[in-house]
Amino acid sequence: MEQIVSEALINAVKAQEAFVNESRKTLIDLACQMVKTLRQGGKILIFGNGGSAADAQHMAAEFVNRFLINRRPMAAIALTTDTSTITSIGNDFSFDEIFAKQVQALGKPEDLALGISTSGGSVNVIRAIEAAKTIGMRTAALTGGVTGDGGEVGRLADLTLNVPAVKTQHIQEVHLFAEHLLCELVEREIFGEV
Ligand SMILES: O=C(CO)[C@@H](O)[C@H](O)[C@H](O)[C@H](O)COP(=O)(O)O
Ligand SMILES: [Zn+2]
Repeated sequence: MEQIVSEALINAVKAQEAFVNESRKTLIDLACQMVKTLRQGGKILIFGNGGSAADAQHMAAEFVNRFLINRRPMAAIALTTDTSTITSIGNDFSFDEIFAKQVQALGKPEDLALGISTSGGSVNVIRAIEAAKTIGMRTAALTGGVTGDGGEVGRLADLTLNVPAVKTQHIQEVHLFAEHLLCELVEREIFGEV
């Protein structure tokens, strides 16, 4: 057990360090795109599977409610929460369409789609980014894997933050770090220094 704990710590720190070194500029670019979206009256649509579905909800809650300061709500929606919509699309069409159909229903050209996939290969995330691009939305992705390009999700999105790690758990840990940082950057930029 000792060894598992030590290895987990080393791998988690390594993943975080590699991400910050590689993605500092893209992280800031994405925060700027989010700021632009919100200032133009657009909204941020966030989606992913499993732990990334939880991330989508976590992030939307920070935007809508608060992160570091009490301020007016910012427009963000997680596409992972409406079980009626998700089960009807999954049941009548395909699980691959559960996010794409919601993007088609809710997305406007001034909005930003943020897909989260540790493998970069989840078809429902790929389809949703494709749907967002068809609408003319800004698109972004949080991905993982050592190929560097974030798989098909990463290649499709306009801006990709890829975590160069192998283990899903560490990719997810760094995703949460990036998500919180994005909330902080956007909140500070729109509402001033806090
Ligand atoms: O949280 C975890 C693993 O830590 C899982 O629930 C994981 O998110 C699920 O297997 C997802 O379906 C993986 O999808 P993706 O990140 O490859 O797009
Ligand atoms: Zn997990």
